[in-house]
Amino acid sequence: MTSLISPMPELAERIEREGIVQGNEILKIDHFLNHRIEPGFMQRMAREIAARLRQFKPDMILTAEASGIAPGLMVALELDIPMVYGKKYHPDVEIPALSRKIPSPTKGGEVKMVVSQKYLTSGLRVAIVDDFLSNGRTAAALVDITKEAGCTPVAAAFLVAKSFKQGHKLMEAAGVPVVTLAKVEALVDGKAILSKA
Ligand SMILES: O=P(O)(O)OC[C@H]1O[C@H](OP(=O)(O)OP(=O)(O)O)[C@H](O)[C@@H]1O
Repeated sequence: MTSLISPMPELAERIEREGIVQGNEILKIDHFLNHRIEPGFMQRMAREIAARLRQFKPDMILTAEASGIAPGLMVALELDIPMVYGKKYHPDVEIPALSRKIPSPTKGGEVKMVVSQKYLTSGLRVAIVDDFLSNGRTAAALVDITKEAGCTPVAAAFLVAKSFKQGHKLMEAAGVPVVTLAKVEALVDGKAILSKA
């Protein structure tokens, strides 16, 4: 049986073959993950995520704009459940809703991520989906928002997870199982080193 973190061969091979590694921190695969998107490939990844999430019986997918929307929507379609995304505002905007301030890894600075209370009705089982797990601040904010709304974060799924960053630990501390299709253990000498198991 496929584990929650078994690599998806097609994704792992493309990361190894096509990923552009900058220093020890940055892996660029935006030509198929989150800038240019290949619908068929995104659908295959979403099917794999959905197959792993089904056992958690989620009622809703929660993601974050912008790059989480494509995978989040396609996973929600596979599971035939709604998707809600956290909207990002300038940190000073005052909004009467569930919100957390988070850093934006790709854009720099901070944003306020907001989810309307009316879409997170108490008691829902929520699966978080995003393109990348890095330091985990985005996913941790989504977990916090979910709990504050009286819902249960049942799992957090990522197409790609950088296991050398803090995100895994944050999810573990929050007691939320992690699902991923590619675990990047390190970025060394221009290459992405992927976990094989
Ligand atoms: O685990 P973390 O350290 O939080 O990093 C992961 C987040 O970083 C990116 O979002 P970002 O805000 O950079 O870009 P986006 O607005 O294009 O989604 C990505 O889409 C994840 O949401």
